[in-house]
Amino acid sequence: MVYTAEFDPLCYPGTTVLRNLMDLQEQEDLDEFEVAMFVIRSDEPWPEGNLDYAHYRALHRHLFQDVYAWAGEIRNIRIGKGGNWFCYPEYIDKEMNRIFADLAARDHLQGLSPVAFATDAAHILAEINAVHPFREGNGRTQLAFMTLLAENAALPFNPDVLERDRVLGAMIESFSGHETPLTELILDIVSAEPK
Ligand SMILES: Nc1ncnc2c1ncn2[C@@H]1O[C@H](COP(=O)(O)OP(=O)(O)OP(=O)(O)O)[C@@H](O)[C@H]1O
Repeated sequence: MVYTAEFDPLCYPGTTVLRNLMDLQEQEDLDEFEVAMFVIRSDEPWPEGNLDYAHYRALHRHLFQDVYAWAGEIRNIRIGKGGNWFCYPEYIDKEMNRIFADLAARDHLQGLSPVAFATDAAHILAEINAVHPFREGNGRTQLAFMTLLAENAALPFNPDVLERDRVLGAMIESFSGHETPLTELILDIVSAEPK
């Protein structure tokens, strides 16, 4: 996705194409490579962890290790999308530590009904999205982490529900504090059969 960052040293000069390990300088080529490597890495065993901030970064590192030298590292530039600015980089660690402390305090959402899980998971996901810790790959890391949370809570994960416009719409709504569409989306995901 193209960001509204004005000048980004992580990009090739004069472009919005992120420098990458393959040195692909056309966005189309980079997109293709990124998707291909993401699919391959997704199929491998994911890093072990405690569903904490370190685990979250390790997940991003694993999924994007072939594409970006900074995979797993937080960004140091201000970014936004569609007029929404995400957390300023100097506060990312503090915010992520707060969110993951909250998740741990909720016992990582174990032992909840699907509705309660969906409500809490939507809130956590909305907060992580508002922080947007990485320069790229946030959406895919969010969803990967959601599968781990569902698995840990012994709930099913139905990826058929993940229709792009619906996910995007729910995430954008959540940015303004309206978490109901995201809650409903997650409820559909963790319901054994689509509603
Ligand atoms: N205007 C917006 N306000 C808030 N969140 C947004 C907005 N536009 C997109 N998002 C969210 O940002 C995330 C995408 O971030 P990013 O581009 O870093 O991830 P990605 O994995 O590279 O892309 P994608 O999720 O599109 O494959 C998604 O969760 C998306 O829903």
